[in-house]
Amino acid sequence: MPDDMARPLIRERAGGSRHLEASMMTPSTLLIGILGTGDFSRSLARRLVASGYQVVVGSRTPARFTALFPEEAEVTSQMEAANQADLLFVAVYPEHHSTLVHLKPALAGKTLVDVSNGLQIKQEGPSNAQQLADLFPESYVVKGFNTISAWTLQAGPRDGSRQVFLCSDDQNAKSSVMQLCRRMGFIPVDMGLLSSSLEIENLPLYLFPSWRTPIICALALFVFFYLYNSVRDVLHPYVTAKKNNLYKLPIEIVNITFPCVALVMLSLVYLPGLIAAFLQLWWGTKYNRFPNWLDHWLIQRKQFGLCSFLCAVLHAIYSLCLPMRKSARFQLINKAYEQVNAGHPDSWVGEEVWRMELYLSVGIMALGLLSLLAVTSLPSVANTVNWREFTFVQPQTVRLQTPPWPRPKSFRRTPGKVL
Ligand SMILES: NC(=O)C1=CN([C@@H]2O[C@H](COP(=O)(O)OP(=O)(O)OC[C@H]3O[C@@H](n4cnc5c(N)ncnc54)[C@H](OP(=O)(O)O)[C@@H]3O)[C@@H](O)[C@H]2O)C=CC1
Ligand SMILES: [Cu+2]
Repeated sequence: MPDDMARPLIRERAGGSRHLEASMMTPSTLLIGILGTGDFSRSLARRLVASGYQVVVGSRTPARFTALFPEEAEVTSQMEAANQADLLFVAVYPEHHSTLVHLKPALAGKTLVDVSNGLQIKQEGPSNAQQLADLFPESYVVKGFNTISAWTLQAGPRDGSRQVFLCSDDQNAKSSVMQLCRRMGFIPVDMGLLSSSLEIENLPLYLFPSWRTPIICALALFVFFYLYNSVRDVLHPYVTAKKNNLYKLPIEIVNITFPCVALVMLSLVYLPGLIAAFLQLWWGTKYNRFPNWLDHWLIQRKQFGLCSFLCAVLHAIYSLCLPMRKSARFQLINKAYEQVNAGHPDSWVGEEVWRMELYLSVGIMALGLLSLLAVTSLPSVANTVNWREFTFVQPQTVRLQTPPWPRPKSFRRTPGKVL
């Protein structure tokens, strides 16, 4: 049905709005430079070209890397790129920033975006961006894009990490990078002056920042309840009645421990809200700052809730698998009975029960983790679907601002243009 496919879903209205949209889609004539030809540079060049920018890449050995870049991007020497571009990304490791000093005159008055990351968390400056600013005092350094991986740049900002944290001492330079960010489909987050660059550089180095406390909490609760339940259901019957319940350790005790942890974690989701409300009533105002510990706790409620949910899911899976274990036990006991009947009093069943319990608990754990993975990957899958195809209102279009730079009819490269 080629005709059906060619027809637009929404018929255009007579008058203005289409004209506005068309004008915003025209590629900007701002020439963006990238220094370096590594992974980051290649992905960035692709993204910039796809967003309608002219791109010039500066390399020490341009001939070697031309084939790796999109046709629309020009790969040339570092000096040439520095001369031509209006705004430059420095996609070079910070150790090599100093090798760029010969470009100083060409970069004077231009915006440099430092995308570098540190190797370890630094508590004290100077940050890479501040060092770059010291190297190029006549350029305007903006820190940003370091939290975006080369992969995300290439794939387009469809998954979760759409925020780009930016900071700079120069407001104009920062806002031009913010505009560029928006055009590439990312969400710029203004982090203030260049002194925040240390914080931005540290960001990708924190592993699951708001998950640490909830996970430690869940693990500690698990250990506590596991020990408590083992003492109650295994040790106590053994001491008082010489009853051997050791077989309960891998599955049954784990299964009654999960709901205990889930319930306590769930209460930890609601508790900070209650404490906050109580504090506000006590103070008689909502304009006081909460103590730091409460602030952190409030922020981590989602993670506490998800940990609680995980425990509940594992409990459900364990409970569903229990009948499986019962039937296996029944078969084993049957075998033992047959063996004893046949005159083999030293039956091997005890060992077999242990092995079965072990296999079952490992299997169930794997099943739980797999289902958790499936649940957590759902949002990314949902994000890759282009919802805009299904909705009539296109919020992106409404929010787009007019192109930041004037678009002369014939494009001319003006060397050394100041933004
Ligand atoms: N890869 C990623 O996902 C991300 C990377 N970053 C940051 O981007 C920057 C670049 O990373 P990436 O592209 O992965 O690194 P690569 O090692 O892939 O590329 C670095 C590039 O730097 C250029 N370069 C310039 N001068 C030198 C020199 N003296 N010695 C060595 N290389 C030099 C080289 O290009 P040429 O030979 O053409 O001059 C080289 O291709 C880093 O600061 C990194 O922290 C930030 C976020 C994500
Ligand atoms: Cu239950």
